[in-house]
Amino acid sequence: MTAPKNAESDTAAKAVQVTDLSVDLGGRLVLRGVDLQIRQGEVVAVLGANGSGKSTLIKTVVGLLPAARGEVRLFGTPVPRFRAWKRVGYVPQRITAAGGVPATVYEVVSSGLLSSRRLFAPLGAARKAAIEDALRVVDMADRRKDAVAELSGGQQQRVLIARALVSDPELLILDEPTAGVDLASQQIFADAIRERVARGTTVVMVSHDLGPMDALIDRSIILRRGRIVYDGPPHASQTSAHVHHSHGASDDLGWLTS
Ligand SMILES: Nc1ncnc2c1ncn2[C@@H]1O[C@H](COP(=O)(O)OP(=O)(O)OP(=O)(O)O)[C@@H](O)[C@H]1O
Repeated sequence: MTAPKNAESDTAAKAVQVTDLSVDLGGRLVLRGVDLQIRQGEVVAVLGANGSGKSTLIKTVVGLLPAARGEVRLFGTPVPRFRAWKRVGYVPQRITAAGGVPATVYEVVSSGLLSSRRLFAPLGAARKAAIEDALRVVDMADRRKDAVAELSGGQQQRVLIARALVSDPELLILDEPTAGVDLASQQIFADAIRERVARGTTVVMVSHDLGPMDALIDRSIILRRGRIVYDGPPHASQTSAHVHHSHGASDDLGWLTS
């Protein structure tokens, strides 16, 4: 029987599989019947107005929110049973690394290599080299001893990006990685992503303003009111007004308060 084998390898070739996903937040369906398949090596932008459900989708994909209906699989494994988190790098929407905890740049980046089981294991040479590489890629090597809380927003974001890159994940999931980030940092970030994409890394990125990342995108998803309303090649709409913060928000608010 070859069919099940083929089906299985096909499933494994998908970095992300979202099937009929609905997510309920505070009694409100924020995602409704979302289907999405992302093949390994694809670079996908998730676009949509404020409140359309982009962050909710990303958080559910990385297992931070439960599905009310449907399922998410990472590399073929349902997220509740997925354990290979080393294969996934995640940059959250807002900085959580600083959060009052006095951590240095080096500490935050190195935390990207530590699974809970190995928290107290000393860093080997390979791990140290990986940290140096990630620091270099985001141009923060000379700030390694600085407290993250003392950095600018853009620099903090670079640290989080380095933290996501340090384990050299096969799948990078980025929630507005360059929001509020200066253009120089955006460029550094785009170069870092380009390097990973050339090596086959899958990227899923939420963004209001793709900036220098624009050229890397090979597919856009547009969410509206918790549903996918466009899934295809990037086109003019990704930079048009309706995916930006200001426009469309009141429309979505109307739905939320109804
Ligand atoms: N914990 C929660 N309880 C109830 N509703 C929530 C909760 N978190 C988010 N929401 C609502 O769900 C909707 C989708 O939020 P989400 O953050 O996924 O949107 P988004 O597209 O990422 O928006 P933004 O562009 O502003 O980041 C929003 O309208 C938000 O107000």
